[in-house]
Amino acid sequence: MERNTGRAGAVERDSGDRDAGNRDSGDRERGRRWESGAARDRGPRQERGSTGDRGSSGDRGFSGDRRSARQVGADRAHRAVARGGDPARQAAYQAIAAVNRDGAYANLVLPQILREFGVHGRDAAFATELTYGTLRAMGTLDAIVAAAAGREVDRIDPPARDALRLGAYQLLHTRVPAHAAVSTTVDLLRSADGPGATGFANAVLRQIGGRTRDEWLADLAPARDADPVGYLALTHSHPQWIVRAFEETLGGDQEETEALLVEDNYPAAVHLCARPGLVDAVELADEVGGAPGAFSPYAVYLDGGAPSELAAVREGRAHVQDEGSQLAALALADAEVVGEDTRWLDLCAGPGGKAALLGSLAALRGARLTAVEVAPHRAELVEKATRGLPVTVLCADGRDVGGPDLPEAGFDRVLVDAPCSGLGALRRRPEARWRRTPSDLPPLTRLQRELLTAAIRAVRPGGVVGYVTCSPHIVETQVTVTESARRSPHPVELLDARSGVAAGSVSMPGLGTGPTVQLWPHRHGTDAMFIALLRRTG
Ligand SMILES: C[S@@+](CC[C@H](N)C(=O)[O-])C[C@H]1O[C@@H](n2cnc3c(N)ncnc32)[C@H](O)[C@@H]1O
Repeated sequence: MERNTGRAGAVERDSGDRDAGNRDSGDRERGRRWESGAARDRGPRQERGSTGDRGSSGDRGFSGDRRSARQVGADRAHRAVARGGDPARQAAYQAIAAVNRDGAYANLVLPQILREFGVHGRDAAFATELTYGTLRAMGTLDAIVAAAAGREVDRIDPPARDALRLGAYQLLHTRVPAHAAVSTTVDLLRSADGPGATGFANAVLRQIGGRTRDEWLADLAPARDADPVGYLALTHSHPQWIVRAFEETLGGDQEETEALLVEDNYPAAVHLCARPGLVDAVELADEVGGAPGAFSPYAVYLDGGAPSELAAVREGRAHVQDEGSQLAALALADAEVVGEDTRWLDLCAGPGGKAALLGSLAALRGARLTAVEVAPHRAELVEKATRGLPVTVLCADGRDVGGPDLPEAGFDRVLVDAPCSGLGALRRRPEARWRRTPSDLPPLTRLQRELLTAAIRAVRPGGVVGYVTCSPHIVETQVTVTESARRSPHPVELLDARSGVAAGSVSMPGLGTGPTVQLWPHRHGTDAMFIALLRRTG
């Protein structure tokens, strides 16, 4: 890997490894399969779910030295389990606490906690369902907990608050019998926090369990006609600003917006990308017991399991990648370019999913990919992901076009898979909807425009730039493209991205009127990827 420290000020925290959830959780099936064994009294009902509390940081056991605080929490949980506690629920409770009180990411912290607790198999699936489900549904759950407790959730002590969320989730979203949901939650709280709040928790949970979720919502949600956004937000557990943003992109169609919100509350399926030239999607599907994808010629849908353990993934014949991400890379790779077509550039490459697919195609077509990533550890991931492919990894700021490594007008195809809010991948990151705020958007859109402008400078006249985000928010998509094109020092024209996206499939519905493409979880089963193709014309 070549390093070019270049400009400082990377926006690593906003990078959004959007396939991380795909890679790390794979929990749609786990969520479905946990009903039996140690979890015999449980069963999924449905996951529906609004506005939300982001939890507070710095609570007892999680403030100060994070590692030792986490260790304290884990030790306490170990003791509780040793006293006969329920390891799956203990693991879920610890994971929810780490997310809400310590700013952890569920997809990273939960596997670690499951390992620490020695939770496997169906119990791990149950713990995953409880953790992800509770975090996704937190907006709705908090409104119900607050109503039952007679006070806002931020006035409930954090240990009791997280336990109540977990208990309420079981009562309202699963087939866990009410008595089991209440007593295990009270036990959990007692073992984590002592007897102090157990009476309170017991009373609140009994009240919650006295009504169905629909009955609670009928009482708490605003009337749909009077306040559609408030209704959708509370009913489907999304912040109102996100509901508004989705609705705007969907042209004000509330039914579709609702379908999207519903889909966001289900775990995303795991998709593999069969690397071109190394394995065919049909062969790979046979090998891994999956099914070839509907739209990308390289996609394979997995039926649960742990993708990192598959031989094809370990051997580098396939990698985990949402089908929408594959389509975005393919749209760029298949756009018509006249003349030389050997110099490809990925300006925001980490962790390397699209670079791996583009690098595989480059190998077949006699091209070479330069993959730029500003964050050193993510540049290392790109190296790993593209080993053996004709790819040069540069640890540099993609805005610094003009030097010998990133010459002006030096590339035939350029991908800008821009850092974004990640609102298109809420299925994968259960806590993301509560962490993101509208104030994240201005710095992100500034960076997106700078990167897209740099890409237009890096591509030669006649070459093509692909601008991609995993967010359907209009300011990150249409507005960024329009503004960057308007201010570009070089003229550009928008190409119709629909043909590139749909090239490998018999027919792909719901691509709109072009020339840009917006994919959707509820329409296409993919993350909500946005794709624009721009040709430099002078
Ligand atoms: C959405 S992710 C890219 C995902 C990647 N294309 C893939 O398919 O795996 C955006 C990436 O851009 C990187 N990034 C952010 N600012 C950058 C900059 N100024 N120059 C280059 N990379 C940057 C982030 O660190 C992050 O890894």
